[in-house]
Amino acid sequence: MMPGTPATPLSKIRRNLYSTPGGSKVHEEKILVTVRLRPLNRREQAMYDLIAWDCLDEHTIVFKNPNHERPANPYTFDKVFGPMCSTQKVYEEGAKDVALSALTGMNATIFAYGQTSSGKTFTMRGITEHAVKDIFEHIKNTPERDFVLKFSALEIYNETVVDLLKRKSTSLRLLDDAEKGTIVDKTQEQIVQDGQHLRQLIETCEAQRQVGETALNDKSSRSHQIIRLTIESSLRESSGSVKSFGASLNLVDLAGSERASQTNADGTRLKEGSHINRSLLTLTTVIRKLSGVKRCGHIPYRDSKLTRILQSSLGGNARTAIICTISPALSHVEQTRNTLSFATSAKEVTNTAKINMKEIARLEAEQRSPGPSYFMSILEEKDLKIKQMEREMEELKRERDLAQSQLESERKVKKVQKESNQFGPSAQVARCLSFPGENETVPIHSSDTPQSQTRAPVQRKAMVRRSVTSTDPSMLVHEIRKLDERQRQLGDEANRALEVLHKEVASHQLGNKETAETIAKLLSEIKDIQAVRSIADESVTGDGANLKDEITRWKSQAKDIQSLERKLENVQKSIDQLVFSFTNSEEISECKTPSKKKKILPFNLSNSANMQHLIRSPCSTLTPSRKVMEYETENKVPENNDAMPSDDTVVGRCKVTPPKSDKSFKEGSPAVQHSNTVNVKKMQRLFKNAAEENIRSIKAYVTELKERVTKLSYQKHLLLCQVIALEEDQEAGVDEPDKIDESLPETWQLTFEEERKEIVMLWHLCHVSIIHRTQFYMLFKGDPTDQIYMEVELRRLQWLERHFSDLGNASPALLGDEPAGSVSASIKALKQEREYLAKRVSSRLTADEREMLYVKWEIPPGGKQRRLQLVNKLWTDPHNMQHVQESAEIVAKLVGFCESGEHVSKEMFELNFAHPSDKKTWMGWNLISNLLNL
Ligand SMILES: Nc1ncnc2c1ncn2[C@@H]1O[C@H](COP(=O)(O)OP(=O)(O)OP(=O)(O)O)[C@@H](O)[C@H]1O
Repeated sequence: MMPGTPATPLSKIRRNLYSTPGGSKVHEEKILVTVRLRPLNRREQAMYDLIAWDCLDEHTIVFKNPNHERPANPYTFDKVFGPMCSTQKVYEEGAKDVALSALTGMNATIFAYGQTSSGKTFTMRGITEHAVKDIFEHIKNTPERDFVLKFSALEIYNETVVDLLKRKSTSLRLLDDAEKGTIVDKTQEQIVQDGQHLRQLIETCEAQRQVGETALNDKSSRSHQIIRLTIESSLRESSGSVKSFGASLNLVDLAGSERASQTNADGTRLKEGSHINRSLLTLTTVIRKLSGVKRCGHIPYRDSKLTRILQSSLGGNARTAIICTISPALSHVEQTRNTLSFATSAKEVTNTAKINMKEIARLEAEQRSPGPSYFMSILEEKDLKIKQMEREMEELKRERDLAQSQLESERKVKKVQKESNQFGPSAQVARCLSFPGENETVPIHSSDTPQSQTRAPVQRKAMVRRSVTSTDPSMLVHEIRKLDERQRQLGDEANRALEVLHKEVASHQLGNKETAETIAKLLSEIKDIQAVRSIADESVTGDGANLKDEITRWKSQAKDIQSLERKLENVQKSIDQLVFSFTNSEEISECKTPSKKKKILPFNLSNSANMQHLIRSPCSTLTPSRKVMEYETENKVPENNDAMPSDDTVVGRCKVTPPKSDKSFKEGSPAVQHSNTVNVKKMQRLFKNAAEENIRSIKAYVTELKERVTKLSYQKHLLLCQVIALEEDQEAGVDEPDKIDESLPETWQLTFEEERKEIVMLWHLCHVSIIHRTQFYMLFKGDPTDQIYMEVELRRLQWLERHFSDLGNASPALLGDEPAGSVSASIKALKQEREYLAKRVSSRLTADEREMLYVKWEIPPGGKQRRLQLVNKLWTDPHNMQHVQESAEIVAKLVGFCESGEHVSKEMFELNFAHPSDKKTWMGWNLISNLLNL
């Protein structure tokens, strides 16, 4: 049994037919698709071919299964014409309506599509004849209009366009016109006098057309023929204002759609076949693409002459009817199936025809003598207006409801504020989001009275919860502003540091050519940072801005922050390069002496102090205080600063050090030369050491700036989470705090488990630091007071996941080896963190513990980098909570974190980042001369 194409119920084929002439200005409708089944021809009869198709009704055709197996699926179309059906009926029901649209100013196209000998030419001749008759009939019956009818005819043969009106036509070029689309250059057009004249012209063209004999058709049309009637009409002067239409009617008789092999083609026929098929293949592709559920992607109109010329008829400004002709013979069943499949696609294509008015005076003209279409259009306009007003009313209602719910939630917030007196939600928000030290009015646990301590967990939970869900918008605006200020400060500090670096290095002419280049690069980066900052400055709105404006502005600034981060990253790279160039110059000079020198600048990544800076996933929880200590050690200014010689003296000495003016040196006395060489070397080393000191200092400083920018950006993310929550709650009018209080603790444990699973999954998807995961996992075990931490963590992770997905337009987990932007930064940071932890395996675990773990985690004995292999396996299976638990235990051991919360307290998860002023800020560049200790 052969499979059939599933039928489309007729009810699903949306048709929008309308009587001719008239209709609305823009008309969206599907292509009218009909099928005509011809009788068996003599050849087929002679071969005792069987009839393979049955017309079930006026719309349905089905394959008659000769083996009487399972019935095949029927095909449904706008109309199916059986073998006994007259061409007149085919015209009336399958072409007339579309064809006569051209009289009302709409482009129209009638196609005949089918395999050779299926009856295309036979059908199109009849259609053309009837259409011509009707057109002239209409002209005769419409005396108030002037009609101009022009005739032209083209043939596409072997992908060459020729003019059928010219006896010896050369190939015509296709040109693109902005208004008309593709036009055929220099086509001859004849003004048609009357019906008789038109028939003559058609005959002339038919005679000109490429016809040949194929195995299936003695007079097979070997080309695509397009007869084009251009109809222009205008109202006569006596009727007042002028209304002018212009439209074309294309009558297209395509060449046979069969495969070349089926026509026993060789030589010329084969060449024709390939060209014919190119046009038909493109036509099929175009139709298939246009019929897709979503009409998107590239439609290859330009791939063939046929589709270029008929572009507007295929999904464009035209009404189109396709008559698919088929043979009933069983021997042609495959071709017939192909044709029906094409027809099935074609019926899904939608065109948007419009009346091509040359002068828009229609309304005035029709107002004087209004016809039915005038009233129709007035009604349509009214309908539109009513719909618009309904929409506006809906919008107003929505706004009113929103305002009411906002008012309601404001009232509730005020009520809660009164009740909890000292712990107002605004204060809580400030505490949640701000740097310690800024909100001294907010008491911290240690200062609570015993009474308040017993009350504290519940109150605190409710308040923190409220801070996330029911916040005064003006408070959030204030917080956003504060974060902006931090961003600006960071920008300023970065600039200051870099400018001084530039001046200092330039004035002392340190380093070689690469150094100079690096400095130049740094300078341009400074400019970039300034540019970023000035953009941010420009976008700051006035104090009166509302929350929505702030959010919009902040969202637009997200790029600035990223950009600032990138700049700082570049600056760090440049500094590394600078350090490298110093090291190189040092090595070169050292090479001259046989003694082996150790490398001086320990800035490589394996340096454990610097390693700390690299663990900087947004969720990194390395405590600022620890880092500050490291920076302090690194940036320590030499204690004997005060005892150093004054600038002038040293600079003076520096200036005299290069012995250019020293005559004895020039003369090259060996003794003097030796002593000077020693001095120069010593001086060089001192310079270098001093420069290193400063570069080390600025490097650490830039690293810190980067961290601060990252945290700043993270704080903003959290703020956004709060804003989203606020908006959601306002929209829903949910009284969250009360609901939560009531629901606890019965449902909390369940919720906790669920949330924890989700958090673990999101950690995995967002490549969050495994130290952070461990600390969080170990600290929050389901205590009711953990609720807020869980929710904040969940919200921030959800935000991050969405953000990553937006960046890569895919889930971060799916980004694979080529992740984008911050996803890649997180993956990199995680990788570095695993390397860092691997190094701690030996020192933190005993040999026995290690061996046990290797066995348990299936690390092969004698394998390379077993420690790293082990760490790489940790936190990799978010679905397995046992795995999660065990991973957490190992990481906790490696970082020296135990459940009691050594180094870590729950409060740190509230994002209380240290205030910049608490941190070691860059104390300014130490003049190299100050650091010289001669
Ligand atoms: N519906 C029909 N009723 C009677 N005869 C028909 C019908 N359709 C086609 N024929 C006859 O079948 C023969 C082939 O028809 P026609 O030339 O129109 O086929 P075609 O599809 O144009 O083929 P080609 O692609 O090779 O040009 C002609 O002799 C024609 O008269």
